[in-house]
Amino acid sequence: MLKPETIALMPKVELHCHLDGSLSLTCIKQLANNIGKDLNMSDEEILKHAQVPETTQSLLEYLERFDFVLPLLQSYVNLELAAYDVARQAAEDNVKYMEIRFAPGQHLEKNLSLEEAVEAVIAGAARAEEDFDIVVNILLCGLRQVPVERLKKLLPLFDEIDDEHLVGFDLAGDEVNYPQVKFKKLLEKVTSRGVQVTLHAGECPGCAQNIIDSVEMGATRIGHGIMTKDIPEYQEILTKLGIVLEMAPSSNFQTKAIRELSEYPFMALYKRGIHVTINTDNRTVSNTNLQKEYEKIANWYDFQISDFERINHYAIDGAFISEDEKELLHQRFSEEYAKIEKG
Ligand SMILES: O=c1[nH]cnc2c1ncn2[C@H]1C[C@H](O)[C@@H](CO)O1
Ligand SMILES: [Zn+2]
Repeated sequence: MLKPETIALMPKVELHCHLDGSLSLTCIKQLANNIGKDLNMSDEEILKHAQVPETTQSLLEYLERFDFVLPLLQSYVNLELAAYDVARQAAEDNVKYMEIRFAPGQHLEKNLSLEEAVEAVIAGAARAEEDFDIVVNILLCGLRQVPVERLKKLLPLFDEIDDEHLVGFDLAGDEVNYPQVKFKKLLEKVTSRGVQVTLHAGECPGCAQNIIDSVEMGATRIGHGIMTKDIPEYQEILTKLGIVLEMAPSSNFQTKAIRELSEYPFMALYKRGIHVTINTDNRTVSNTNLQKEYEKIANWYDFQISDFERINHYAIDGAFISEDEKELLHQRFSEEYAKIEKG
């Protein structure tokens, strides 16, 4: 069994991490302070509000936890700080490349425009790149439960914001009631702009169809994709196309996508050659970090250093960066994993 110290040494790529679900306790308190809000709670109480309880029964209950922090994320300064905070935590996990995602439409309750919200998050990511050994890019989420007409307003941002950190689009939120097909036209508009796409899909019972619909609509990566577990035809397609699955063990159990370890398809999909990756999804809501997620996988499956190296190369291949950037990361990871193997 791999030791936690060995896992800590491994360089990592994290493709699936939500800004609003991943704020540290210190950051939450700082954000409240900045807007003159007295949370009037002990640290334990804050965490109780921000984290999912064990009794959570569904994806929709899991998503309710975001209501607590969103009122704190309504200013440029706070969004900048939040992005910096998430990247800092990832750097502590030895993440060298990450993509942080958020839904700009959720941050307009005060005076921010969509554009300013995105610029703030980019600024925080850029500041973290200065301070830590990490590259941080940003994905914009459209929330499924929001009318498509409103989601369309996100599209011009990809032209208006001329910044290399803005690299892709995602659909998040209520997958139970809003199937992927509903967004076909929207996604055509996204992909026709040359924007890269990863979509949350197959995260709840009965949602498997969304996985294949996502691939047909141009997604090269799938958020979670758990429900492919019972469908060999889908697995074959994902393998053939090299689609990356962004899996998040803690979150996948908390949303009740999975109830027993024996149902969790990570290892079976890995053995089939599907490009699985390990992510936190939401560090705070899920009460985790990438170290803990790697430890779970190491313990459950006796995953070895070479296995972790392989899935990190999968993640690099799926990252929304240039071929040159991928090559540099591949080289760096190969070298660093070789050193760890040697001990
Ligand atoms: O695991 C998830 N599935 C679907 N939607 C999610 C998940 N985690 C976070 N979200 C939603 C809630 C957040 O407010 C939003 C943007 O980060 O994305
Ligand atoms: Zn997610």
